[in-house]
Amino acid sequence: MAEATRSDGRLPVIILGGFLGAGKSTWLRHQLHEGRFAGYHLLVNEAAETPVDNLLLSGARKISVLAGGCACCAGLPDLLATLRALCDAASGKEAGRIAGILLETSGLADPGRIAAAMAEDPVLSRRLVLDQTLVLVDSLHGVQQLTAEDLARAQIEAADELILTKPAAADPVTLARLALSLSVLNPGAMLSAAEQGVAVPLPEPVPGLAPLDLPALGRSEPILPYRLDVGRDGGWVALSTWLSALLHARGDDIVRIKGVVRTPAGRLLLQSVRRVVQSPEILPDDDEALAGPAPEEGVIVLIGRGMDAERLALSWRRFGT
Ligand SMILES: Nc1nc2c(ncn2[C@@H]2O[C@H](COP(=O)(O)OP(=O)(O)OP(=O)(O)O)[C@@H](O)[C@H]2O)c(=O)[nH]1
Repeated sequence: MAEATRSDGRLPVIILGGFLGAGKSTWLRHQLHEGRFAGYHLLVNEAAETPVDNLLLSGARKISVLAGGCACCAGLPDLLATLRALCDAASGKEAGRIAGILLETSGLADPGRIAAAMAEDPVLSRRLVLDQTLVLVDSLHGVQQLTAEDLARAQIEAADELILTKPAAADPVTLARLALSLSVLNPGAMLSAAEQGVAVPLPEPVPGLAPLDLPALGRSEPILPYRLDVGRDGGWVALSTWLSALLHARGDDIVRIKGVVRTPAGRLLLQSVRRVVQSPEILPDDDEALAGPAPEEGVIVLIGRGMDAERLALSWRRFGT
């Protein structure tokens, strides 16, 4: 049986946000492994139509995937409808079995807009209470994101708690400056750090260090997901070489790549954040062992600015065949 909801009967909601590739699924996977959020219904939102993040969350008991639209804008109607359905379930057939709802947003979402939409919805505002907004900040890319992306700043401003991810590989002074800048941008938020989801100490403050001098930002081209069909019949070496070349040439525009491909070693979950290509994760061959919908093999999603899906496909076909 899940813990009881609030004394006023409202179901607590936790929003887990952060920029593309900040480490939301990785952090959440560790918390689930540690038994946190037991009884919570997980909602995993991805802007792309080909969901991947759920593959990391096999520790979840109940999970719904909202793919094909960011939950703060194009996917908002879908999110609100799902939240209403969960409220109905929590007071009906699932009564006493849902302790709360945890929404892992897409990396393109502003959690503040989601919170506002929930508060403005006449049904949800009576049945849900926003318990916490956790926002993860990538120690390796946070300075660049804060300097160039309005969205990264909005996410930080919306947080009750900020968690610096990937601190182990970050330069200590850059990390200390990032931490200082976060506390200037959102002085009310609790700040902590976690490596692969495990809490670690914050960087030591550096005497005399100034926070980042953040420029005013104008409107920039939107960041969008692009789907690329790379086929299911191997070609792994060609694909990894092509992706490396693509990141070399267009790494400033491509913020994130993820997808599931078949290789001689099994199916791999492939990921990159900016130009950093992560070591691929081998997925079990049994779809039943994975949370949420089965992955679409041979499809990768590139998330970035100013790309052309047809030109990407043409470039891959020329290279990979
Ligand atoms: N070294 C290190 N790598 C991490 C850490 N957290 C996440 N990563 C890596 O960063 C990449 C992105 O992690 P995810 O957890 O998928 O990030 P996300 O925020 O869910 O990504 P999106 O949903 O696409 O925005 C993966 O390759 C992770 O292995 C960390 O604390 N340390």
